[in-house]
Amino acid sequence: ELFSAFAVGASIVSAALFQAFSPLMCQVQECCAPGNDWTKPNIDKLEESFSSRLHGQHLVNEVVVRAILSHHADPQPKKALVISLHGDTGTGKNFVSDLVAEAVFKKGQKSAYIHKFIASVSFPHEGKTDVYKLELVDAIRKSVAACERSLFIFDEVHKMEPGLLDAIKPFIDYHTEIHGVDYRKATFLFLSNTGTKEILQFALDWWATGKSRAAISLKDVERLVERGAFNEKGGLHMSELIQHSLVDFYVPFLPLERRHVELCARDEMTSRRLKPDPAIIKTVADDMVYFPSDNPLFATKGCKNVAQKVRYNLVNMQRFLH
Ligand SMILES: Nc1ncnc2c1ncn2[C@@H]1O[C@H](COP(=O)(O)OP(=O)(O)OP(=O)(O)O)[C@@H](O)[C@H]1O
Repeated sequence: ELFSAFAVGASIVSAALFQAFSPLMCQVQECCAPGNDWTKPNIDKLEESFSSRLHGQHLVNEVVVRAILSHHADPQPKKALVISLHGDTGTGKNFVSDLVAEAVFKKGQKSAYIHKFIASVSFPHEGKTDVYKLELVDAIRKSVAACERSLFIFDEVHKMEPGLLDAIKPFIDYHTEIHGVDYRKATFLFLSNTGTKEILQFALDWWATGKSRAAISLKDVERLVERGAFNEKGGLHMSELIQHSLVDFYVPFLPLERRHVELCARDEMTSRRLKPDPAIIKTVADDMVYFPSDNPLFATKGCKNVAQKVRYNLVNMQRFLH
């Protein structure tokens, strides 16, 4: 009895201490108290990183930056923000989720309030969907209870069992709260390759008209992507999230051209504090494969592997110089 009285007393004292010192703690350690700047978007950083580091994706730039800023600026959003990113490999979907994480959370990708689920790693076994659903619901509930501004990133959505994502529908619906937790300030990013066929065909047709890439508007492609996400096999296939219009934005990633690959190669050098070397940039761009074969416009792997190719060429050049 003495022990339990002591335990109760200790927990009251520690709660009081936490209350008293939490503003101080928040100065040195990540926390999510209102008014803190650990989970407040750095607007300049968000705008700057999207406009200078993300290449060839003007639609993404427009939609994602505005969506994040307006959701965070709203003290009482009506629902959680849900953005579905679609496109071919290496066009920047993961890169964009990294840029968001870095600009919204002071600790960037190391924030305790960011959770990334990669289908092939987090949900690898077919037939275990029911278990995964429970785990997913639990992880989201815990994170949002700790921080309303939690960010959830789902990569490889096309590899998820259809139905798995429906488990999170209540969290992104228009509910004020569920069992005392309000999910409406959270953000969900879905990354997938569905809709790629439609985006590629659209980009080729657009190119054939001779109009500039920058003139493509979201309206031109958004519906195509939404239809692809709903009809193709994968996590959003026939999903309730789409049927109930709970996805706020479908964002298409356009295929990258040679000039974008060159910019990625340039960035890789500047990020290493090196002066961009035109010869290396050309070698890397020459080394990529472009399609369609009769009119090689787009890089088959986007900017994927560009960093490795730049590194390889730098090492080779140093060897040659010594
Ligand atoms: N549009 C882009 N602008 C600048 N860099 C890019 C872009 N797309 C890709 N990159 C570079 O290529 C790397 C790989 O791209 P990323 O992982 O974002 O591709 P992805 O679209 O997520 O592909 P996957 O579908 O295979 O997962 C990024 O880390 C980034 O350095």
